[in-house]
Amino acid sequence: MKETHFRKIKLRDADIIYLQDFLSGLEANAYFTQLMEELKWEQHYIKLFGKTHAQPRLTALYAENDSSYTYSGLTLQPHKFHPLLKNLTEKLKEITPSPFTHCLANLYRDGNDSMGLHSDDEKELGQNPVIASISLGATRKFRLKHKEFKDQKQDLLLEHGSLLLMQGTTQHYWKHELPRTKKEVGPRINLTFRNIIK
Ligand SMILES: O=C(O)CCC(=O)C(=O)O
Ligand SMILES: [Fe+2]
Repeated sequence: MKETHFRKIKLRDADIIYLQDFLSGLEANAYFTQLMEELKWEQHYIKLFGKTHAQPRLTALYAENDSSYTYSGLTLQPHKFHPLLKNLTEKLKEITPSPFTHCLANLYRDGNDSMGLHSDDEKELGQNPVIASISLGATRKFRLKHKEFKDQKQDLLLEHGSLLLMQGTTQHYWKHELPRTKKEVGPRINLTFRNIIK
């Protein structure tokens, strides 16, 4: 049997598991190359205080149905699941019984690309959502901050081929972000699988 390295992240009010080797190195390389080429990467813009800003990353939304997904004031219309994303939902079944209808793909082109502090707590995700986040490419720092207890923080390095599972009350009590970095880093793809309840 394949040996998997599960790490339970010990944080109050959270249920977070990190699997360093969800994908083997070779599998992860293949997914990275193909997804980079084949996903329909789009630049989106957000309005902040009346000013329009390009999001500091590219995104693509995929789903098994045609429900749109709204997050940080932006409604995205999904493309039909790419076969490789479908494969990954099958592989996730070995880890969690949670169904996943949608995959939000993010491409961080370099260290200037980032994602601001937020929780994945949109109404259509329901209570205590399970979010399965797969990382490919450059290792980047992922930071968690408790909403109430400001001294409660945790940095995690998300590695090529890894899976981060956030479940239980995590989104209720914690925010997370992917900060920019001045380090020279290559591109990174992150895939967050979510279950959208209609
Ligand atoms: O890139 C990451 O690891 C985080 C992505 C994320 O938080 C999201 O898509 O909601
Ligand atoms: Fe998130």
